[in-house]
Amino acid sequence: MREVMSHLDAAADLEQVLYDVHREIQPLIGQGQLADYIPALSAVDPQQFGLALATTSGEVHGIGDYQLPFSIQSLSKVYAFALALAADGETIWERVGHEASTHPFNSLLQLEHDHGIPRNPFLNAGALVSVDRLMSRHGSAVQPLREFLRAESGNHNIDVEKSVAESERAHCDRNASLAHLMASYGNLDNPVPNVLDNYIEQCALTMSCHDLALAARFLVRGGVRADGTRLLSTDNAKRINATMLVCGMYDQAGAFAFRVGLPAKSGVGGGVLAVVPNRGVLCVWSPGLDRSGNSVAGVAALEAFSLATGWSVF
Ligand SMILES: NC(=O)CC[C@H](N)C(=O)O
Repeated sequence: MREVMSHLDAAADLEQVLYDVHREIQPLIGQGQLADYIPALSAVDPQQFGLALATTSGEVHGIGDYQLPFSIQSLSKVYAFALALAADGETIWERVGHEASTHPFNSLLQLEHDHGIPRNPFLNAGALVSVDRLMSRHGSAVQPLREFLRAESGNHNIDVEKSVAESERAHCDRNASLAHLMASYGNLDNPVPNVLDNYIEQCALTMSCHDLALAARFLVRGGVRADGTRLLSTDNAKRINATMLVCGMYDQAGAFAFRVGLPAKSGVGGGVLAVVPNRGVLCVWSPGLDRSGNSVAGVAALEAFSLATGWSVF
């Protein structure tokens, strides 16, 4: 394994690994279920697969549909939380925790038990906190988030897919319940309908693996943005990575750490972001999901990549 690792900085070797990974997981593409609780997401072709690696220096290697935009859904939670943490600093931890949850990402049970303080920023309730904090600072959450994603990826066409937002808006009773419950505990400052609207729009942003991986490089650059300015302190960048490791794959976080061993975050559009410290960010996409809402082929690809390269935090 060490030997493989030491040779891997050569671009040609990385391309070969991506090619081998794609071939290896081919039988899994199309397996799993589409996220039909948001009808627009169930209209997507399940046979799609893309994998990109953006290195710390900004080179991008990719395979398959890695330049095709898809619905980022909960991947948005990583970037939105980073912006909220950058704005609020330590005080944000009074409103949201950093503990794992064994409950599904949209569960109400734990939230009631914890008096309206979500366990972590990657559950839907936790993401509503980030949205609320950004709205209090900027009047909008989705706008500063979109600006950030455009700047970090260099793609100024990144935008909200209105049909996906409409589709989620028509089926958002559960997220509305989460928001109202938090509001009843005083953990939202802005009106619930506005918070929900911003949340739904940020989930409906459409991006490719290429752009998502580029835009998350601040997590492997100790909090430093693409233009060299600092978004987060090194400590806070580390804390986001740690929170991803423990909470990013929901109730499968333990299984994912066992199989892959990288901080990661999934979304029900089928995307998974994974951070490889000091090396780069991987983003994989394939729409078929397992029962926890994680991409079946995506997780398998990250496992195959990590086994082939030895890249992991362990
Ligand atoms: N895990 C996810 O990607 C969930 C995001 C989705 N928009 C929801 O609120 O249910």
